[in-house]
Amino acid sequence: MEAVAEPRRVQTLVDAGISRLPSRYIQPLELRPDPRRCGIDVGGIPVIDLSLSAGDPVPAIACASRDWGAFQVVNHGVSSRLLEEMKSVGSSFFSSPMEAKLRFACDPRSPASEGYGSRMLSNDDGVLDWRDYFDHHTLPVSRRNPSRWPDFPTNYSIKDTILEYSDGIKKLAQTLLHMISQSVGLPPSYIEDAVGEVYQNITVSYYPPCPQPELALGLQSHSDMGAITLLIQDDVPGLEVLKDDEWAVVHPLSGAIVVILSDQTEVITNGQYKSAVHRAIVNDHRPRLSVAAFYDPSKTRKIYPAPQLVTKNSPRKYREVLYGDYVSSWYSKGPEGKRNIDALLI
Ligand SMILES: O=C(O)CCC(=O)C(=O)O
Ligand SMILES: [Fe+2]
Repeated sequence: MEAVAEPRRVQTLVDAGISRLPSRYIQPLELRPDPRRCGIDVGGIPVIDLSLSAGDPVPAIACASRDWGAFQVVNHGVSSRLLEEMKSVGSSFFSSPMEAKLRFACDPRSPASEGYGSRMLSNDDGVLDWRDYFDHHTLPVSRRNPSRWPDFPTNYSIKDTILEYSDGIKKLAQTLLHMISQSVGLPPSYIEDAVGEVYQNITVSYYPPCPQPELALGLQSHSDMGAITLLIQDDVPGLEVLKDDEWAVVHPLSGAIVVILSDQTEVITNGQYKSAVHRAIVNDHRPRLSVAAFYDPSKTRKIYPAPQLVTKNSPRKYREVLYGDYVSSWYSKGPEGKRNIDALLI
């Protein structure tokens, strides 16, 4: 076996048949998942029906955004066929031979580089996540280079699926941002306009079974840095959202899409809505797969609280930030909870 200190794919460790968790993956006591809570249903994030016959979803979105910063949507207009196909192409990549996957390795020295990787931070000497991923740069179209995306298996086209998914999920993200803007009394297109041209990344995360899941995290606690994240997961639980200092499981719900409010939406709404702190836990018997589509501003965009939401009773809470500076700071400090957005507090 290679030395464990080398950056490597988590799947390689599992394929080598390790029975104890290597030290680089052992979380400090206070960050480990609480074994007493395993299997206890503490209730989940709200589920909101977007079908016309269900009535106006905006009031429910307002409550969920204020209380949780996250919710699930059903009858959202993205076909179940496309959701299943997206998970299926993601899963077929991770079940391909390591040698084939490594042809698409990301650049380990640059943060958020496209391709197959394992580490969130490029120069991180902290505890590692029990996760491998494939990150696709999908929007704007000028960033798209499908030759960097896998071309196997050949029985269906991964590239066509990603392109269709990118388009469908972008439209849904915009619809949701309209509803979120309306729900705080802003014009529907306010957050979309404030974000400007959308930068979309689609990340497929794969969490192999872990020999000592009670000591590890699939993905450490963080809030997402952009405007909004839309996530789908397979039927293996693992995603958790922090609410009132308790971790709540986001129950897998067939056909649903998980909506996670991210840091720039918190800034634009002047803190009326908080970005959701979330993490992924792992288990020792089943791999888990999720697909996250991030809807982010361009690095040259300045983000600041909507002036309409700054009043005498609700003074301005955040400094203006150039999104590119926010991203650099996030990658240099690491995510750890919400310390990045807290640094913008006035
Ligand atoms: O796998 C999950 O459920 C969470 C993924 C996530 O939070 C992320 O990629 O930012
Ligand atoms: Fe996330």
